[in-house]
Amino acid sequence: MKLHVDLKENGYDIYMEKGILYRLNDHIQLNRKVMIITDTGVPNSYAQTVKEQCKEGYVHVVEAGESSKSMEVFQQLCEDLLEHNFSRKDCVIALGGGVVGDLSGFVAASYMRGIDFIQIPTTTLSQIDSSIGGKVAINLDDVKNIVGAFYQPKAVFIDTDTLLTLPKRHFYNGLVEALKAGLIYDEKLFALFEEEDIPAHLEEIIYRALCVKKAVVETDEKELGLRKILNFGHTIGHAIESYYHLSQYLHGECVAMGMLYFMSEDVQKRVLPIYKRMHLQSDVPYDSDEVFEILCKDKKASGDHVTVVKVNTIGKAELEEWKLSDVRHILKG
Ligand SMILES: NC(=O)c1ccc[n+]([C@@H]2O[C@H](COP(=O)([O-])OP(=O)(O)OC[C@H]3O[C@@H](n4cnc5c(N)ncnc54)[C@H](O)[C@@H]3O)[C@@H](O)[C@H]2O)c1
Ligand SMILES: O=C(O)C(=O)C[C@@H](O)[C@H](O)[C@H](O)COP(=O)(O)O
Ligand SMILES: [Zn+2]
Repeated sequence: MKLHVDLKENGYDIYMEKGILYRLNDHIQLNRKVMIITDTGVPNSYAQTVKEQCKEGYVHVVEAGESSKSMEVFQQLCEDLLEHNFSRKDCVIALGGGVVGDLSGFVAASYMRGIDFIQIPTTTLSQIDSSIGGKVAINLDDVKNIVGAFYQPKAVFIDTDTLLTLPKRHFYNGLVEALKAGLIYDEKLFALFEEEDIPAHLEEIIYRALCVKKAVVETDEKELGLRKILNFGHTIGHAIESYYHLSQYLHGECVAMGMLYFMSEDVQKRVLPIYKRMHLQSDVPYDSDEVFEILCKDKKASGDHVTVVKVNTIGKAELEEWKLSDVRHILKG
């Protein structure tokens, strides 16, 4: 299956096919220097499979986890490209989850002011969400994605067979972004989460979530308006993630908690049983003043206002301007 992300400039194809990891050469030119960036949790055999298809492939392995989305690791990667004399004709491949994707994309966007970048996502989260749309970033002082760029990949290769090795916690963590996509844009996608066996619908869930993201990004690539709906649950979600120093709860888990604050009671009644089946928590303890302080750095905040995303009807998101003091109010419960 192939989808095309149709952008004014920098459009690209998303290939979704079992085993495509072994057939990259059929679709892209690997007859050049290629830096394959992956992490310690991604099975090494995936990187070797990609390397074997490159004329001159290098593998750079970073530590697994959010801490690798840092200035320090960013610098190490740029230095590695420089040491190997990478030129503007060469390319970077992100092989892994959203951490590797966000980090590698920012490296590719910055090195020589931009070299080719290819996404090979291997987690549910990266196959559903982070590998497309071109948001690339690192964190600074526990503030999420605060230094980054919009930088679209040249192609995205989704091999759902790679998910067979993904731990269960990460599997459900990633599915939260698809549940989000259903809540904001696609009622039928949401309904798949109400089925008895969620994993049985995995391929359709990924496909439909990709279609939501594609449609939104095609309309508003740089998040001037509509794209803000993809941030549903993230204002409080990111703040909880940061409050726990980006190490205790995963991104999707925090987004799941964040979304609950911005949906109607009726919607919540349908969402909570789904969370239970996905082994997600609906809240965790935190100091609301500290979370509020972090939240004020949200990219959708300006002055004393913030744009929030609300879901009162499944499949339909609404953008509202709130005073930051109103967000403080709901955090206090
Ligand atoms: N750019 C975007 O649009 C966007 C969208 C959503 C989330 N994000 C970002 O993505 C990040 C989260 O991504 P994630 O959930 O993929 O986390 P992750 O990249 O940390 O990957 C999760 C874990 O799975 C391991 N792993 C990856 N592939 C595997 C495989 N096939 N088999 C076994 N283990 C595997 C990794 O080593 C890691 O330990 C966050 O930093 C979040 O902010 C970005
Ligand atoms: O692609 C988007 O746009 C999103 O908002 C997708 C989110 O799931 C993702 O977590 C994104 O990285 C958050 O963006 P940010 O601008 O709040 O850092
Ligand atoms: Zn997200």
